Amino acid sequence: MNKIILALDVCDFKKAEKLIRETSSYVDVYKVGPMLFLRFGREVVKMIKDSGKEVFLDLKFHDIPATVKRSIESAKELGVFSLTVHSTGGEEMLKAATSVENRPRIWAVTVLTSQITVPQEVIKRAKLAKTCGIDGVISSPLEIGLIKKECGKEFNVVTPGIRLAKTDDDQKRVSTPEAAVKEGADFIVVGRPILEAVNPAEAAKSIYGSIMKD
Ligand SMILES: O=C(O)c1cc(=O)[nH]c(=O)n1[C@@H]1O[C@H](COP(=O)(O)O)[C@@H](O)[C@H]1O
Repeated sequence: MNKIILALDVCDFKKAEKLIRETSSYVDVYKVGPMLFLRFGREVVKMIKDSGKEVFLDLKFHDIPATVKRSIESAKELGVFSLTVHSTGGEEMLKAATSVENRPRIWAVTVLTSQITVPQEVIKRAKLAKTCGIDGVISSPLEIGLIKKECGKEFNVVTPGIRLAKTDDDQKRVSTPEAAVKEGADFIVVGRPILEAVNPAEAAKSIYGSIMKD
């Protein structure tokens, strides 16, 4: 499976459809977050799956264990490939999440890439997630190597905060696609570098080319 996850951070169904058409040669997994899901829910998940692609449902669950467990059961019914929880929900919540049988892949957010932190905090949360049976973490490109070293190769590291050049926006811990993949990222989550490009298809193609070099 291709390592690029395109974040469909748009509020328009037709725009999402167009982005998938334009980037489908370079992207296998599309991320649906609250802005799209709250408007189009099942309809958008079905559209992506009907295009032969996988859905990463990024609703970042963070609640009491029973509620998170039932939310994941609902996500499973949708047939999504992966979903997110917050690692700060704690051990009991993470274990409730992973207790769902035949569930989608669960990735735990360590520390948001818009926040500044120390690597030790990220590792602490990644290790807790792993102990609870979580499949991997969402982490900045700066901690990939350390997480792989501490949690093992099989533990997924999914990396947003991908930038092609220095930008002045909300992302604080960033890196290029090449560097993130070289460090060992299983997936890179890319939004604005593709969504806001003059030609999204060209941007996706260029990122794809840059990470397929090695
Ligand atoms: O869970 C995420 O996907 C996520 C976690 C995180 O720490 N940082 C982060 O940026 N993301 C998501 O990754 C995407 C990054 O988008 P861009 O900054 O536009 O490339 C957005 O959809 C964010 O919601």
